[in-house]
Amino acid sequence: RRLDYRQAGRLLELPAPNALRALVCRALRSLNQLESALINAGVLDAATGRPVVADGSLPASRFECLVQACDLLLRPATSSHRPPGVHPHLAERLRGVRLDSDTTDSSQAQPHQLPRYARINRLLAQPAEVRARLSADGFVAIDDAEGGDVDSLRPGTYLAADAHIPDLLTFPAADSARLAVHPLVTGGALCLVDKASCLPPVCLQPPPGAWVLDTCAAPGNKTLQLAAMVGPAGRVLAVDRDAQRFCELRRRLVAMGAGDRVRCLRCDCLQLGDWLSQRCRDRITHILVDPSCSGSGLTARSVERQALDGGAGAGASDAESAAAKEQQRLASLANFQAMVLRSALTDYPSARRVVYSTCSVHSEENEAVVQELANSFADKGWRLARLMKSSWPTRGLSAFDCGPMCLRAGPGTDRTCGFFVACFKRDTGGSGAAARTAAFGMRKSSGRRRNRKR
Ligand SMILES: C[S@@+](CC[C@H](N)C(=O)[O-])C[C@H]1O[C@@H](n2cnc3c(N)ncnc32)[C@H](O)[C@@H]1O
Repeated sequence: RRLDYRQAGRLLELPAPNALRALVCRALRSLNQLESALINAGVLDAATGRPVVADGSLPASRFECLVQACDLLLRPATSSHRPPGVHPHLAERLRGVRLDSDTTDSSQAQPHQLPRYARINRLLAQPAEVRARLSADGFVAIDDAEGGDVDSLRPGTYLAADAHIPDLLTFPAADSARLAVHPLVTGGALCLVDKASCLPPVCLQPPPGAWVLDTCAAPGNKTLQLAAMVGPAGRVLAVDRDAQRFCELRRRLVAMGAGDRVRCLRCDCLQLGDWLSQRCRDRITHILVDPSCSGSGLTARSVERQALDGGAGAGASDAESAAAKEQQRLASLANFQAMVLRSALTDYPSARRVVYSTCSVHSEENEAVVQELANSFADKGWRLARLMKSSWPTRGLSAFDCGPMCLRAGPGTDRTCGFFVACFKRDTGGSGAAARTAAFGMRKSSGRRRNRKR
């Protein structure tokens, strides 16, 4: 994702650097749609993300394909000619392709103008208290069950309901600084979040009283949401292996009122079998897998900023080696992500819902991982749940069978950071029933051993 403007300039034969920057920024904003269109048109390989042939009959790299496709598909409707520099065979394959104008044009809304979302933390406060306090401080609630018009929010107003996330309030970006120091936020009653990052717990749907495993939990945003959902009779086991992040997780859970319903465990989630008793594993019915990822859904903003600021001036070979390294990094992340998801689908006999999420926009970390596991686990009773069927417009890439079942989120239509969610479900025969009364029993219970370095 390193942008080399000189190389791109030569490729596209664009005279003005500003025009080029604008083009690259547009490509970044519409990355999901462009990638999907190129895969569907047989230009990019769905699994590797690279051009399907390397014989000169298509642009040589993924980057060139994306930028040229952007130039071709997102140019003003009035221009009928093929833009200079676009490969004729690419133009041929994309003939007649239309990008969904809803997801491209609306993405003209700049990422830095994403609304400021805040989730009510029911562990510390009830919605009525939060609203009363906001009102006392001069904020005006706009009640609109459909979610209201985010773009017309004025400073000092907020949407009091969200169509997808319970307890989510939406403020205009202009109020970010005021909210950051507001006592409701500093006191923990309101959590500043991105809307998309609240989706995984909502898709997991643990009922009150459920036992939930949060495999990659720190710093605990989703753990807190899950703790509120399972209520006082439920339990959340929050696992993370990073020492610093684990400390932050524990600190936040205490500060935010999670109390006894969350148990923290510092270890590798792939080794949980060493730490949890079988009775405890039998009791877990809902699992969240939110593993480390490239974070590309969050960094699109800074990449775009970099592009607007002028970018780096590396040579063509630097750009190619950076692209190769990035490809390797994605492959290694995808391997780890698939291992954690595989373990969640294998090791917990009573598990009936497993949600997988990333804040990545790359199909390698998203649909490709989910598709691989969906294929391997179909004969073990696991199938994909169709998430938010009619209410969430942006779906997974249609080049993958699993795409329509999954959610993607982004700054365009959804007004969120880049995010991906999938959910596996299965009907269990109730093998966990015998363990109804088990506690989160740890095999290796000494704190010293739990905190050892792995
Ligand atoms: C994307 S972050 C999780 C964010 C978190 N779910 C939240 O909502 O705040 C991924 C986390 O996975 C942890 N992690 C990575 N590999 C792990 C492993 N093998 N076992 C447990 N945790 C791991 C990282 O330390 C990191 O904190």
